[in-house]
Amino acid sequence: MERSRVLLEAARIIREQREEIATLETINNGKSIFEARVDIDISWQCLEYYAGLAGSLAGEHIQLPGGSFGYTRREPLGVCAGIGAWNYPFQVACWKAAPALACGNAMVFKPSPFTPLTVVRLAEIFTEAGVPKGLFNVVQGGAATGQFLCHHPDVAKISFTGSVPTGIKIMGMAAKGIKPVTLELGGKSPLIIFSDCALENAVNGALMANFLTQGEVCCNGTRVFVERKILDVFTKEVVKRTQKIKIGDPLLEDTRMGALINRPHLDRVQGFIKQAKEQGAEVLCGGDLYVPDDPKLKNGYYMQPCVLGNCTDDMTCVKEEIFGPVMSILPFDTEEEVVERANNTKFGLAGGVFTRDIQKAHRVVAALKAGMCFINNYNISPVELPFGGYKASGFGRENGRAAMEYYSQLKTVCVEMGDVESVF
Ligand SMILES: NC(=O)c1ccc[n+]([C@@H]2O[C@H](COP(=O)([O-])OP(=O)(O)OC[C@H]3O[C@@H](n4cnc5c(N)ncnc54)[C@H](O)[C@@H]3O)[C@@H](O)[C@H]2O)c1
Ligand SMILES: O=CCc1c[nH]cn1
Repeated sequence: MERSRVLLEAARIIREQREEIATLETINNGKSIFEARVDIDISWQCLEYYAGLAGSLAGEHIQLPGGSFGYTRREPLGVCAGIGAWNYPFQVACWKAAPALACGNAMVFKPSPFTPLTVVRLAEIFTEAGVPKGLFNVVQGGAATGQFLCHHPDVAKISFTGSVPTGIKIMGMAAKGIKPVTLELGGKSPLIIFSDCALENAVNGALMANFLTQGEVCCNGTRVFVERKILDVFTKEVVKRTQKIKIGDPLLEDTRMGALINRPHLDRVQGFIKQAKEQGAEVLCGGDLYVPDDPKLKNGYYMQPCVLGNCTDDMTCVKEEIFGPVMSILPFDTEEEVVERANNTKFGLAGGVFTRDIQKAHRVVAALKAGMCFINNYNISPVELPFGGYKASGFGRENGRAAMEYYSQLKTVCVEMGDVESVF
């Protein structure tokens, strides 16, 4: 309950400073202030949620023959290292810190060197809220700092959010120290639009699945499978809406798409579009750099959100995570076919389905090999729901009750009430 009170106080401070933290996050990452506010809201909700769970940590009593019994204790792991990606800097830190602290651990958090700012603010807030000195710590740096944390003998657990190649290295380092890991990695998730969907919702869902945070979202539904009967009408509407997305200064109220994280990443995203064209995809809209009118912003890393048509499953843009505002549209004819194609990927982070047929919706999500599935919506993040991947998208879960399992360990105590019977 003491931990709970501190987390609630931290959540209150975040709520109170929402505007300031959101502005800092926009400067940190380049996402629109509109979205940064949502990120901050999800962050304080996460702290409140784990504040609620902190007092519920409990083991169980197990009766044994002859009056003997056993019980289990759920204990903290110790010092947990959190290593974060740059797309949701404050939120990723909260998703890791809240369950870690609720379970009684300490955390050393390393943000991405591209977004060093807001997690420092989080550390200040924790201190102000009453988190004891040294319990939540921030270290800045890149790969070398991350490696140091992973190898450090006092680090008991590593929770990593980032790319698959780095995740493989993290798992290797953790293996050397026999440390548990949570890996929240990349994806290439399918979004399946059946012809019996509510079209406007499906179009909204496809935009939400692709263009939040400049498309730099791990669980994005970038492979948009559309039943052929509605391909033209759906595509036309998606293109029309995509062209209307307001790009530019992320601190302006009406901006909905800000700047990508850095020049090399922008070049990489553009490279995927160039390659898609070479492989036969058709750019239905966007894909070019965007130069805002404001001369201060003319060297910013802006691009027009892109919709690709005429895509096939073997194209690089359909197989690889682009992590930018690029949607690939793929027609399909039958449920059986689309499920097989949707699952034909090394990733398994998320998936979505739009249909009015409730049986079909549940049948399809049950068949999807993905950790986070949406029916008739996409990319909403209620903190009550566990989040994490299948296959190369990682393992372990953040959010929900499930995360408590990943920040605690179970001790079993066996209690003898009779005499010891020796076999010797
Ligand atoms: N599943 C999720 O919840 C989730 C959420 C956000 C982002 N992501 C994924 O993150 C990727 C984009 O983020 P990124 O470019 O920051 O990823 P990244 O793997 O390059 O870096 C992530 C973090 O790991 C650190 N790092 C890099 N090399 C390291 C090493 N050898 N040892 C230890 N730490 C190291 C970085 O400094 C950074 O803090 C995408 O693939 C995206 O899908 C996943
Ligand atoms: O980027 C992937 C989803 C997410 C949102 N916040 C943390 N992870």
